[in-house]
Amino acid sequence: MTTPATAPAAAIHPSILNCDIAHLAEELARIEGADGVHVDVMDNHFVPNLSWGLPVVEAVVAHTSLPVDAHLMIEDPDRWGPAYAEAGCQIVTAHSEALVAPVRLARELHRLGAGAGIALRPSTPLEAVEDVLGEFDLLLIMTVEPGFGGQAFIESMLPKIERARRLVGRRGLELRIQVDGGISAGTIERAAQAGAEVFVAGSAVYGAQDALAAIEQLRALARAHAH
Ligand SMILES: O=C(CO)[C@H](O)[C@H](O)COP(=O)(O)O
Ligand SMILES: [Co+2]
Repeated sequence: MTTPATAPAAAIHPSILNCDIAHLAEELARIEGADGVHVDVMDNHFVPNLSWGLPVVEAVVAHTSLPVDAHLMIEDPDRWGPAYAEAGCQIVTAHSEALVAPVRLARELHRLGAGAGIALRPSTPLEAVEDVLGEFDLLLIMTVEPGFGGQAFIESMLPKIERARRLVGRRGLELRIQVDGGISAGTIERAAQAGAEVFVAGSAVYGAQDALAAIEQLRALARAHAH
């Protein structure tokens, strides 16, 4: 995976959750120029919604030149996570609330050549993952309740992002902070200011007439407020 030293300070990863899935290849072509593609896998158990699984993720990998970032909102990510690395995802992120053996999964993902991410629901405190962060490449701080696109950014997550940024600095961790949910031109500056570096944006990109222009605008706003 891209190392923090070479990764852009403000990376935009459009989420394809609400794209036109019947025209997946064309929808992926619209975002060539982003820094990655965020693919939301939902199982209707960990979250009350069902999206897609491995076959669709394999199709995404096959039809984009961008790094694929898989966000697993599923039960038993310990079991299913490695298959997403084998499918060619650059980074596989599992929810801390569902993980049984986070360190083991992170090491397995690394062995398979992928980066490892760990995600927090809005109600899960940073302390829940503090001890294992050294094993991970990405910390995903959810800024909406996982399950659906198009929700409003939860402002009260900003102090959590700030604390995560301070923790990363204090411990000298090689860990990027990703935010996901409600990221738009109206919210990205505050998330960047708080210390996020990788921004997932679904509606703000796919809801725009010109997806690339939306990506560029988001990136410029994030860069202007980057740490
Ligand atoms: O993980 C997610 C939902 O659980 C999605 O990545 C997220 O909601 C993106 O959509 P939007 O930018 O519209 O909020
Ligand atoms: Co997501």
